[in-house]
Amino acid sequence: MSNALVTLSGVSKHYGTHRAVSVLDLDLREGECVALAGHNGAGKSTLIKLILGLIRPTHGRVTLFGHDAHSPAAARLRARIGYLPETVALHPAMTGAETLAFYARLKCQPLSRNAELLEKVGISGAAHRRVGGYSKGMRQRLALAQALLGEPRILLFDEPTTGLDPASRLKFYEIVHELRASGATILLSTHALSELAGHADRIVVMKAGVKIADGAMSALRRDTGLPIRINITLGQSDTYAPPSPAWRRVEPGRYELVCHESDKVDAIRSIGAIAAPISDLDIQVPGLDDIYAHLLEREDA
Ligand SMILES: Nc1ncnc2c1ncn2[C@@H]1O[C@H](COP(=O)(O)OP(=O)(O)OP(=O)(O)O)[C@@H](O)[C@H]1O
Repeated sequence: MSNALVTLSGVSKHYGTHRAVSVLDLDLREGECVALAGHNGAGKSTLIKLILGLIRPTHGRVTLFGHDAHSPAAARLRARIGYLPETVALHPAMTGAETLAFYARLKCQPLSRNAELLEKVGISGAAHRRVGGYSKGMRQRLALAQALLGEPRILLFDEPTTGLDPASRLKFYEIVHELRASGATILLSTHALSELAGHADRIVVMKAGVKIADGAMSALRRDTGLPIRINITLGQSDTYAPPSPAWRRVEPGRYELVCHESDKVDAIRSIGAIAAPISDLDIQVPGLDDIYAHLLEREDA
């Protein structure tokens, strides 16, 4: 039996003649963190709004916890979803604490855990200051706190780290880590792909409303066939011959082996058989940015 909390089956969303999302199938399974990547206008926010039930699909079906997204049952279960929108409009005259209390009342949640939430996102010191005086990063943190109200089982984050400084980004991914550990399901749309390594179980790539890739990072790396480069430095000078013909000399004493994901383990094992002393070793695997760029180029070809 599928443990999908969210399912999109053959979902399309058209605005007039424009296809914002085209015939998309997607499952979000319990406890997974899925990254949603795509250029501006690829359909990421539209997809999130479809899951939230804010807009209806032109074709296809969206289900939440097994219920049609527009059924009364899904409306009740929507309280179990936390949403951080791409652009957050917060009232400048309200303090952080008042803002969170406002959202807690809207979500029919007790106020008792608000102080803890403000602490968690790192703005408890500014809780009684007006939001109008907050920096962009502080407003984003407050918006994150409202998304976390009521311990949601599904979190939808639309470009959550935009405008955050590096320390705040780290803090955000710490929270993602905790949410994952507590079994929450996360969908996170982003342009900052390089940040996601180690955080996302799966990457979904969209282009012009169409899903063009969906898989674990290692599977996408295998699929793209992008090379892995292993560099070794032998001894202190160029006195050693290449370990085998597979290694290319890049500079005196430094050799490079290029292999594919499927040969990576064998290639690393072969390093153990090199008799000459190895003074340095460097393995460059394609990052998410490389994989993403390759997938988009492949679609264009
Ligand atoms: N309400 C709307 N009316 C008309 N067109 C819309 C509407 N909402 C979105 N679109 C169009 O649908 C397409 C997908 O938009 P969407 O906001 O989902 O993209 P996105 O991937 O989230 O982009 P970004 O990274 O810039 O936020 C865009 O071409 C956009 O102009």
